[in-house]
Amino acid sequence: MEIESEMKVSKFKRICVFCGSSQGKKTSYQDAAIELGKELVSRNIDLVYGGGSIGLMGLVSQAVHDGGGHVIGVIPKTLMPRELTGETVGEVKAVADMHQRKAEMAKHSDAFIALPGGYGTLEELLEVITWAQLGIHDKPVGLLNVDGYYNSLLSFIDKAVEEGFISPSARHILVLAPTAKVLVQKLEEYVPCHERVASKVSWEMEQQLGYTDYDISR
Ligand SMILES: C/C(=C\CNc1ncnc2c1ncn2[C@@H]1O[C@H](COP(=O)(O)O)[C@@H](O)[C@H]1O)CO
Repeated sequence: MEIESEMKVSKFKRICVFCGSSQGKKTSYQDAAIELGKELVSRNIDLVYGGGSIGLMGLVSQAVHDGGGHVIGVIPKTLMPRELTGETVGEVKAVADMHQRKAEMAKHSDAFIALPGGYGTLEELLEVITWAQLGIHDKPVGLLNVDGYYNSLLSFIDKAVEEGFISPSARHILVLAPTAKVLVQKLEEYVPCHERVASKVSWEMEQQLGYTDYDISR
């Protein structure tokens, strides 16, 4: 009989978590953040997040740190004072601004997960979905729909598909689950199947070349 070892093997080295800088009103949101942190530790996956110790961000990072996992907080210099976002456990990467923070978080991660959150979380989540749709990356994007928190967002996305603003294949960029265990397993098995506007190679080329002023009158 084969004995399952404690540490599961993952294809991900690092996962980026987007989540509330507040804790939310239900304890289920807080429990989900801690459970996700433990799940990452059990699979030996490092956490990349926005830094600090406030809200669900603090809970998930503390859970990874307490479990012996590696935490990388990517934090803009403006948000670094402890009074603003609290202490970051683990490694801190200081960046110039919010734009650079998102680019760094994306670059250093193999997948993304959104827990419940507000504007910041939504913006980060929608951006990585948009980048996947364009073909900038092909990393899996997961949504932890704790207690149906994101049901109305998901209904809106369905409406956008129905009305012809999101293609049915792009609807499947977002991987959904109600618990961390199920979600991480689904992300491990995820195979991108949506059409991409341009290849990843073209985007990497664009980045290497930097911004160019094109004369559109020619
Ligand atoms: C808005 C408030 C404090 C802002 N402090 C933040 N500290 C660290 N990271 C932040 C902060 N605000 C936004 N972020 C990023 O967006 C996500 C959380 O935003 P949300 O609006 O709370 O969902 C998170 O993933 C961070 O990367 C005062 O409460």
